[in-house]
Amino acid sequence: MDYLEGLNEPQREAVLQTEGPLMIIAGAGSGKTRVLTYRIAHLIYHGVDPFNILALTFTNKAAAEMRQRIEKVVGTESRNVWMGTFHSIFARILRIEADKIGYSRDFSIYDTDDSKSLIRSILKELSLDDKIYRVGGVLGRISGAKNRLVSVNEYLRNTTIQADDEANRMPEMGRLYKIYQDRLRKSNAMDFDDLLFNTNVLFRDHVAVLNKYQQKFKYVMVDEFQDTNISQYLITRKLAAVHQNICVVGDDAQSIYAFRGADIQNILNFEKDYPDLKVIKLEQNYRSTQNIVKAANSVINKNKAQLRKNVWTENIEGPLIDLIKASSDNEEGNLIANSIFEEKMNNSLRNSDFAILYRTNAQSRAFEEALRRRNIKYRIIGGVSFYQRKEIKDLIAYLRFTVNQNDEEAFKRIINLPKRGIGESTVAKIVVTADENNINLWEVVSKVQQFMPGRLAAPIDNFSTLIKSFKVIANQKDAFETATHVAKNSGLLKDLHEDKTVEGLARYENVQELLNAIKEFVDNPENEDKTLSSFLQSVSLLTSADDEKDTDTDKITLMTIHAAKGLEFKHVYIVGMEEDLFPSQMMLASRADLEEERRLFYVAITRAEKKLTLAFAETRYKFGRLKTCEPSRFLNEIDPAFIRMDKSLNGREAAAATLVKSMTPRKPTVVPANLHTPSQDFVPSDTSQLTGGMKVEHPKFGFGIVKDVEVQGNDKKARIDFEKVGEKTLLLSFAKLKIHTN
Ligand SMILES: Nc1ncnc2c1ncn2[C@@H]1O[C@H](COP(=O)(O)OP(=O)(O)OP(=O)(O)O)[C@@H](O)[C@H]1O
Ligand SMILES: [Mg+2]
Repeated sequence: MDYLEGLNEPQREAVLQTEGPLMIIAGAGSGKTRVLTYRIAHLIYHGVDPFNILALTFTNKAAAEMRQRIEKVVGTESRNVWMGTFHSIFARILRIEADKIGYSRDFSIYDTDDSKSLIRSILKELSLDDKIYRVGGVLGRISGAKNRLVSVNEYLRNTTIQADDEANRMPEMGRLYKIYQDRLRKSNAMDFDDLLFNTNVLFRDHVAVLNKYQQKFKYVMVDEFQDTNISQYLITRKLAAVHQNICVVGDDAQSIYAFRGADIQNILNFEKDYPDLKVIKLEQNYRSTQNIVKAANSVINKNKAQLRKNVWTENIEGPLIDLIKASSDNEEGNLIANSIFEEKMNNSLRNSDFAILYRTNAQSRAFEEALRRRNIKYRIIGGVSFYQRKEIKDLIAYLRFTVNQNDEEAFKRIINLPKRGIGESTVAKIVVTADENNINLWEVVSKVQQFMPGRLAAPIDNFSTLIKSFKVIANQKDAFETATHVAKNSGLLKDLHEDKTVEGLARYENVQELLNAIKEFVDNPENEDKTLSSFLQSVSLLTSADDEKDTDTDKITLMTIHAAKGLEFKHVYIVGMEEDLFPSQMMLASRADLEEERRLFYVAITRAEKKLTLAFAETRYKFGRLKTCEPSRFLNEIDPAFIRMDKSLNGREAAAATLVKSMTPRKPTVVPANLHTPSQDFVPSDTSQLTGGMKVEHPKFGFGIVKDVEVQGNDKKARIDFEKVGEKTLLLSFAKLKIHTN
């Protein structure tokens, strides 16, 4: 039992305490996740069938990592543990039991875009003012209701909710919720919240089903317990009710999802729900240096609402926390990129040892540009993720519709893609016809002649024939063969192939990349079910932290702090340390909000193992306007003993505030751009301010004049008239352009 040697005394106790309810509430980096991992390995090692173990993690990636570690101890049996996020585990159960709650097992999972698009359609059909009924607001209220397990009927009956809707000038909210739910059901689709809501319904109304899973899951474990919401909590409690072998681990100081309904109360309830509960504390941090641990403690101690813990470490003291002041957001990008470059060279580190953490996804741009200019590889987690790209969503919509022909959102996306001459009004008519006649969408589509004049019906008829042919393939072939067939025969690939612009090419490659991913899925021995339907389910449940579509692992990670939960990196840069950005302007309304924001800062600090650097900019572009920024109050909350002092100040006495104000911006170190490109004289410029009329140079296309620049999603595209090759449209995040001022 070698594995027990890598544990300290309380950790070992937690691993060996396999029977009965157990709660570990402990500080960051104290080995909570490690305990869960070893605990599962220990159970299997002692003969527990992996099929009887349920482990709920925060991301699929965390689950995959745990699985790998367990595999090292017990071998491939680890694959049989039911391990994954709440959403993925419950989607799996719902797929098996779908018929019990009136769904078919091929149900679609709507992402937020699908949900919003559906709400938009409904608002239009009901002629409701979308300035009052804002799509995001409506979805937020529906989501909030579901997370509190308030069904449509309960919602419609509840006078408090109605009064609240009135107060928000949205008296039709209840009706919207009802129609939204009806439409999802008719589409044989669930949104993310439904996965939890429906699991609760399933277990509530079908005792035999509940019983089956209660018997099955002899051991239940939950990581990041502080971020579970009430519906997740209730499901876990029900599942563990028979065997009572439930172990939860978490840290109240890292609770950062209250805005999404997570409830710290669950930790307190836990003690009430399980009178025999054993509580184990872990206080030794193994992740970070003393300076980082102490700095983190000094910050979190400012929170009034927290369970006091004494986190300490035997690790070395380590370097002090560095503070970088930049004059602008672009300079912030450059200074950080330079700092990473220096650290890398001086300490022979790898790219993967670094992470840049920010409060909002929009901040990534300056860092991307600076890193790209220096040829330092990076990957962005979240943001406009791979699976959110248009071409990927298009193909996925085709695949979804092939599997489930009642998926209204997939239908709307593909019915006129590539163009078949089917207008928006025709599409709306099909949806409304299905609704009014109370029949399924597919019934209208496949018998369209009955509902529409021949002229309108013909192209829809062709479409339904096409889908039927896809369905035949899907029933015979695996996910990869089906997807390849669909990509080719839908006309999507052809459309992209004909687009010879740089971004057209990138889109074509993205689709190829998706097909590669499906191939990988099919070839992976862990996936028993190789059908398209099974692949689609796995894809719809990727969380933002899972989004990693390439095999090259030696890259700097850029992500939001929320996505960084549970992870660790040797060097961490927390950027954008400015008032109104971090803490976020939206989180300044109440003490509770501010404390959540401070916990977020605590999470960020505690990701660092060896060195932490904080950065802020004095000016920043916001909504197209240059804004002056003030350093974040959080900077003043770190005990100054752990921050590197400017030489002009004398040690401890200098308050961090003075420190921040008196610092002179650092001179950027000169780092050769494009170290690996042969043409040393071509240095791409910062194109964030590119506008029409400017003269630019492209390494391949030569000189050109910018015609115009247009925002496209998170990116911008520029139309450029090149002297040699004529007009090209280039995405600025891809294009290497040098701006010529003369
Ligand atoms: N007893 C130990 N001996 C050596 N290393 C350990 C020990 N316990 C934990 N570690 C290491 O410390 C680091 C932090 O552990 P882990 O990620 O499990 O902490 P955590 O409590 O889950 O942190 P977080 O709160 O951030 O999720 C990991 O690299 C882990 O391998
Ligand atoms: Mg952890």
